[in-house]
Amino acid sequence: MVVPSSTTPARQEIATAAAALQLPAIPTVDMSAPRGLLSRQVARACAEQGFFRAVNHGVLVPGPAPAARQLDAATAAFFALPAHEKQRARGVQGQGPPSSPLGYGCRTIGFSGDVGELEYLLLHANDPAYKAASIHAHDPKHFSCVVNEYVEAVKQLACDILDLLGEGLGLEDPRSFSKLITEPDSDSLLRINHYPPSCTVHKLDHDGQCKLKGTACRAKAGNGGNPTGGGRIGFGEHSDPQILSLLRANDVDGLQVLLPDVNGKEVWIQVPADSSAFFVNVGDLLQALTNGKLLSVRHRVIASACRPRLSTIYFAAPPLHARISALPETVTAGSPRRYRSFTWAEYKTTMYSLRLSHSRLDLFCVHDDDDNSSDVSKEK
Ligand SMILES: C=C1C[C@]23C[C@@]1(O)CC[C@H]2[C@@]12CC[C@H](O)[C@@](C)(C(=O)O1)[C@H]2[C@@H]3C(=O)O
Ligand SMILES: O=C(O)CCC(=O)C(=O)O
Ligand SMILES: [Fe+2]
Repeated sequence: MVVPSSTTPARQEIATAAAALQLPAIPTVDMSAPRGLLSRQVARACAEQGFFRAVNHGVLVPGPAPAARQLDAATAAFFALPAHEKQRARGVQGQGPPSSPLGYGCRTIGFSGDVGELEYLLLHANDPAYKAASIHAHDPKHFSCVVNEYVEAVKQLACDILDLLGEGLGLEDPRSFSKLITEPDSDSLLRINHYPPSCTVHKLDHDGQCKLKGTACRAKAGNGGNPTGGGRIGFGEHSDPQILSLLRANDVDGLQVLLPDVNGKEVWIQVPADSSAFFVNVGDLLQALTNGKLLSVRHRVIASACRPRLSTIYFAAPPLHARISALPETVTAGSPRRYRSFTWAEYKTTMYSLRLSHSRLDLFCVHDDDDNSSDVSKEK
């Protein structure tokens, strides 16, 4: 159900204040709602905001040691290691098809000069053993198992959401989206981001490679009239390139999404932290597959809390060779094809040549002077 946030008084107060200021609300979807209603609500949130908070999703079920809790414990322990030990988990640039910066990273994001006040682990969902010996020297096998268990659980939730979207959009095959991410050679990633507290000075390195320092109240977002309110850029403005992203974080704020207000002006909206929820966002590929009906939302992290933020994001992606073209049902005379067909490998290569904030899907737009008059039947 798309409802105003309501699980805690603080969240309710924020929702009320936002409504009074006529700020856009973050939709909350109760995943235990009846299916017909649920599919319409998921589709609506993804079409209007490209983003929603999923509650009652059943993934973090209480138990002796659920994968999420074990993963959080293992990654928090890794980030607490001395800098030189973490450096052992650094990936090799150029490794992976086509080069993804897998492994440990600190401040540097991608290959084009972007930086943020964070450190992270980037893992391939199909290769949980990569760098496990450096990440969890004590028991690498256990670490890989925990990653694998978490990936399986979150992939299931991603498939459920994609199937709901397929149903909500009335697709001929409602499983068209989920099929892409369940291929054995899918290119999905798991990212764990660790943002140090911003109120104290932190030097996480000693060798000049990686310095995370408290520089609170100085940074401004490179975003025109959208300053960061005194916080530092943890992870700069961007859209996620894949199909769907599922984010879970501890109870520390920082995530913001760019949404239109009542006058259509885009404003940064703070997403109140909720460690029991998954935050779901549409990626560029899903926008392309739906011919722009679902929106790949722009988001960022502003680090201004006095406690570290730990977030874990599953990026559901298709295999590299998958061809991405708008599904035929989404292309009509009134809504002609917006993007040319491309493979995920081609998109990935393009995105790694660009800065984080680039609106890269625009490069794949079909131009007015391109002949797309008979497009409803083209490029299936
Ligand atoms: C600068 C970049 C980092 C990024 C690849 C890119 O060229 C543009 C997209 C970035 C992003 C955002 C979502 C994920 O965190 C990520 C792993 C992804 O697939 O695309 C990162 C990339 C990255 O950090 O390598
Ligand atoms: O760490 C977060 O909370 C969000 C980071 C993010 O957007 C990303 O890694 O793509
Ligand atoms: Fe992101």
